[in-house]
Amino acid sequence: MEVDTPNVLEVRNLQVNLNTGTGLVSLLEPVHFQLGKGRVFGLVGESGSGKSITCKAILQLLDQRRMEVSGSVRLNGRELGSLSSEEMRCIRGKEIGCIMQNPMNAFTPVFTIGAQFIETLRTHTGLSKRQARERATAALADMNLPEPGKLMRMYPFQLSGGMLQRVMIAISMCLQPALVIADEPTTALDVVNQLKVLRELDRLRMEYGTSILLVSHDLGVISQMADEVAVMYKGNIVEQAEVYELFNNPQHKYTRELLQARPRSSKALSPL
Ligand SMILES: Nc1ncnc2c1ncn2[C@@H]1O[C@H](COP(=O)(O)OP(=O)(O)OP(=O)(O)O)[C@@H](O)[C@H]1O
Repeated sequence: MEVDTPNVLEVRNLQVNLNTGTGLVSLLEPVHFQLGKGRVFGLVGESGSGKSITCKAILQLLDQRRMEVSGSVRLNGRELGSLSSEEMRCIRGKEIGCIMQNPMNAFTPVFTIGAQFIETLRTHTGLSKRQARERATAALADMNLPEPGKLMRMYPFQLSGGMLQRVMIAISMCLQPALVIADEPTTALDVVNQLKVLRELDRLRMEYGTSILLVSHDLGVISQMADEVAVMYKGNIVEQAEVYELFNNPQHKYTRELLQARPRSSKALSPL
């Protein structure tokens, strides 16, 4: 018997307008997509096409005084638009993990990695300080980060971007959110660290069934990671398909241009 599994994320008619003071400018035309459990949905497109605006609208992180957001975002069937900002704060982190392009922004510079990891775990779980410390140290070790005990005592500026990204993934491993939004998680990294971060993201999906919304302008990254892809252009999704379909049989002119503009090294669909 086929079991009807609801989508983890359902985005319907999500639209964003910027209020300029003299009128409204559309930043995101109504977009629709959905994401099943353990699936990776790639958002691809050139700079300024609306990928980050889409993520921030889902997370309700846009400045409400300047941006008008409409449409529906459902997480496991629950409408996020009707939640209070306090409820949304709980959802971010616990139910939706965020991994952003510049991981330094996700950490407070004056507290150690350990203090911030423990605080995050304790905010979202009933763990004692000691239990949270043990969980955090184990998660860092699991992320193949060297000397996790020492790392817990270090400050964010003492870690590389790739290490900070893996700390963010370690936090998600502990909290096991239903959805992780990863906005250009590897853009600022060298090739070796890119691969490590992508591997760990993939493990998050495989081991915990986490669904991942993966934003990248890099088609190589998308081809390795995503099950389904939406191509964004000027605030619209112009094409959406399963990853092999999109790469082998692109329908939209812009998608074909994007594929042709790929550097040669990312043309091969290399497995992780
Ligand atoms: N805070 C903001 N205020 C005004 N306009 C903004 C703001 N953030 C983004 N925009 C505009 O919204 C549009 C979409 O931007 P967005 O950041 O979503 O692009 P993107 O596809 O994520 O690009 P990138 O890959 O460079 O991050 C752009 O025209 C951008 O200038």
